[in-house]
Amino acid sequence: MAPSPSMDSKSWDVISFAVDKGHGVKGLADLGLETLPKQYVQPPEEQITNSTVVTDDSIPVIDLSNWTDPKVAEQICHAAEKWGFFQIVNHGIPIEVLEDVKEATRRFFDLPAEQKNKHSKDNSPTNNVRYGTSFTPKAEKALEWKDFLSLFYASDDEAAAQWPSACRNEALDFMKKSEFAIRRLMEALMKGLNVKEIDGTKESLLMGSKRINLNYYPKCPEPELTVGVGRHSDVSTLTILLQDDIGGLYVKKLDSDSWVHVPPINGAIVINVGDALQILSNGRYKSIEHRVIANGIKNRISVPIFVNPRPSDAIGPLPEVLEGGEKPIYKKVLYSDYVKHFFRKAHDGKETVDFAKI
Ligand SMILES: CC(C)(COP(=O)(O)OP(=O)(O)OC[C@H]1O[C@@H](n2cnc3c(N)ncnc32)[C@H](O)[C@@H]1OP(=O)(O)O)[C@@H](O)C(=O)NCCC(=O)NCCSC(=O)/C=C/c1ccc(O)c(O)c1
Ligand SMILES: O=C(O)CCC(=O)C(=O)O
Ligand SMILES: [Fe+2]
Repeated sequence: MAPSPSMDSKSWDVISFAVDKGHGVKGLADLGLETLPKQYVQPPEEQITNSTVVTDDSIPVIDLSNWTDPKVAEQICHAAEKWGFFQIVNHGIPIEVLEDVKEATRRFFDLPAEQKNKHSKDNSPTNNVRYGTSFTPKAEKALEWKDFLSLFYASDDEAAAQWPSACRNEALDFMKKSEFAIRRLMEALMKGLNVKEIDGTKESLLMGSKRINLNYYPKCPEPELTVGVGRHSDVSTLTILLQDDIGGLYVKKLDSDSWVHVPPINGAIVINVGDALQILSNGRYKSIEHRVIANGIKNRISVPIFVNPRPSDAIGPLPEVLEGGEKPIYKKVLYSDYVKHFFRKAHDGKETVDFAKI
């Protein structure tokens, strides 16, 4: 039966429509549903209205105009230790590049479902391009109100051949134009760990592979009952996140049960430490839980670049970090095993990193 706005989700197959046929939550939103389908209702403890949100504190905003100032490196390391999250301004990525990739994201998600679904796990000719909805629908008890296109970068030629033309050039440009900032951030962070030089081995561990996701969070009926993205930490070394001006990303404060909002700042980029860097730094830099609320009034987009080790790298605490006799708290794990473990289960806060705990 074709769905209509007044229908309740018992009388038609929401999963078949949104997940299997590729309409996504954008398809559900476009129907003008008045109630949230039950498949999206999160347990009360995951609904963000039931958490403590504090407004008297916020993640640092770091001005990168003067890269060479040692104080800037100190601010970066301090933010990575105490918050695991910060925003950067004057980072050198041109504003047009940011605007263009946001526009390209809207263009991709505005395509008809049949076109987007050519890139689904079942239909895509390559594993490097994946259109989907929620996070891992098969493993989730309740779905998340988000559609995504995930693009793993293998080479320019591969991207030219496989990435969807609606967003390919803009996504690639954002990845390339952020390289300088990523390297400077890594250099600062390595200085804080007593790593003098990023040689070939470190280069691979810190930034050997990249994935860019285009996230689309359409307007949602009864948004307080669901989430855009559930509590999780990223599996990357660093994530470079572009968000639009809607807001809705919340970050957990270290050693507390409170959450703080990440306010959109025009032209700024959000940076967060991922699990791989937490492991490499033996827990010095923190990969912090975060989540995104659903919005009842507006559509929202975000574009994270996940900077990662290579899948074939073994990750564990760096020798420089353990030099002074510090005890390793993580063992060496193959990065592709770590990522598979992450993708196999629903978002579950900080549980993934236990996979690497000694
Ligand atoms: C990721 C792996 C290990 C998967 O390999 P493979 O064994 O071929 O598994 P697969 O059959 O393609 O996928 C396994 C499951 O993971 C899920 N999955 C795979 N890729 C993705 C993706 N990009 N987005 C969401 N789920 C995915 C699927 O749901 C699969 O489950 P199912 O559909 O079979 O039930 C492989 O592709 C690889 O080595 N890739 C290179 C390294 C890499 O990409 N690392 C990830 C870096 S960080 C990163 O990608 C972060 C993503 C993310 C997304 C949404 C969030 O909300 C979020 O917080 C984070
Ligand atoms: O949309 C956002 O602001 C964050 C998304 C996110 O956490 C992710 O894709 O890993
Ligand atoms: Fe994330």
